Amino acid sequence: MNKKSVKDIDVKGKRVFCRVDFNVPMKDGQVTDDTRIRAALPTIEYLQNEGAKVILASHLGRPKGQAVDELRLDPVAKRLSEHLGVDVRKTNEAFGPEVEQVIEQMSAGDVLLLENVRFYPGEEKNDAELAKKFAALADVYVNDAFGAAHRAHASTAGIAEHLPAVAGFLMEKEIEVLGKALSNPDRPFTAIIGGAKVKDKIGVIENLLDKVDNLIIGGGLAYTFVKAKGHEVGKSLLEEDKIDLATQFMNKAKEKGVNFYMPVDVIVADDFSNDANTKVVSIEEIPSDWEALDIGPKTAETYRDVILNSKLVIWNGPMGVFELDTFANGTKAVGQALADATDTYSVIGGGDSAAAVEKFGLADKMSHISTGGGASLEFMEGKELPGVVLLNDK
Ligand SMILES: Nc1ncnc2c1ncn2[C@@H]1O[C@H](COP(=O)(O)OP(=O)(O)OP(=O)(O)O)[C@@H](O)[C@H]1O
Ligand SMILES: O=C(O)[C@H](O)COP(=O)(O)O
Repeated sequence: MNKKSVKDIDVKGKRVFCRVDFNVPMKDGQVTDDTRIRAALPTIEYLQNEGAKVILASHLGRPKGQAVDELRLDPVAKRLSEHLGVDVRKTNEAFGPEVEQVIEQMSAGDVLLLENVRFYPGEEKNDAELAKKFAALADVYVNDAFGAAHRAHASTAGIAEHLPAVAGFLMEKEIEVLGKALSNPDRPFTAIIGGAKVKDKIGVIENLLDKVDNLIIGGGLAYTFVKAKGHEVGKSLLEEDKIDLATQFMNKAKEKGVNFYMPVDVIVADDFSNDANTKVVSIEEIPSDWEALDIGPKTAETYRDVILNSKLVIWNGPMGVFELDTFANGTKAVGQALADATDTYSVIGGGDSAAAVEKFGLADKMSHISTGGGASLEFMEGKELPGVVLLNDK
């Protein structure tokens, strides 16, 4: 990456405003998955060891510019304290006199977590005044919030205009891994695109078609392709207005010599539930009143072979409704193939695919699991990320 990182500047004794993505799942006031907190530890610990005063900022949820008690960051501060083995202070505001006073009392190596930055309407508007208020708290800005790097907000973008601005280690790693995959991939390079909607993946498919050797399609979005091939899809997910686009993608794959894989068999169900009646059918035989909720065993086997013969695989989006055990096998099979492909560099593009490998206990077998859902998707679309663009060049 051609952006400066924390290693390129002196942070000793400095007040460092470090934007992290602590937008973690919570239930009953408890953090239920702390992956994103753990992923930020290397940067935080580095800053502590270098003698910086570490001022952390994050959003949590979508409070729409006002304080929402359930979205306060206190449980996150608690979990972070446990990981760091030190007491992380937490303020009830993200700027202002109370915060300034706390920062004044900080010693080198202390860690402070500000309140949810989305409690202020200016955050998501990238308001210049709010960005200045954040900047006034610190001497240096570090952005380690890859998961929020696709958002041009006051704490992810605007603030970088007012302070020396560098990337944290997580940001650097994410950009490096995903960037290398897109610019200089080991081959054969395979992309596996699943999830619910074609609409959400158009940009990714378009961009990847120029780069990959194999494109594998699964999940709910596959049925628009099945329909484009001229087959009936019953009650399966279908985006009528994207059928032509699906055809274009398949034609483009052919023109470019990209091997295009879509399901040949599927699991259909008479109900969207674990207790539904199910059967395996070929894609030519989806019954009109059933819906396809997972890829079938033949498809999973083919996908496995492609994965095992790839040097690099990027995976975004589940193959079926993996949240329901009855329809989890296809997603699990893809995860297992990636785990078994020890010569293959596997990149999981965040969001639901990351949740899936976690659920199946395969997470530690993946080469890289992105902490960004939307951010990794936009990166894979080839878009510039506002949270990265404004960081200082090397
Ligand atoms: N055949 C299917 N029918 C209906 N829903 C499906 C099917 N296959 C997958 N899904 C659903 O798609 C959802 C995931 O879609 P989404 O597009 O959000 O995935 P994603 O790209 O991994 O998400 P993110 O944007 O968080 O990275 C899952 O909840 C899953 O149950
Ligand atoms: O969870 C995410 O993808 C990031 O934290 C960004 O959250 P947002 O979609 O609410 O901006």
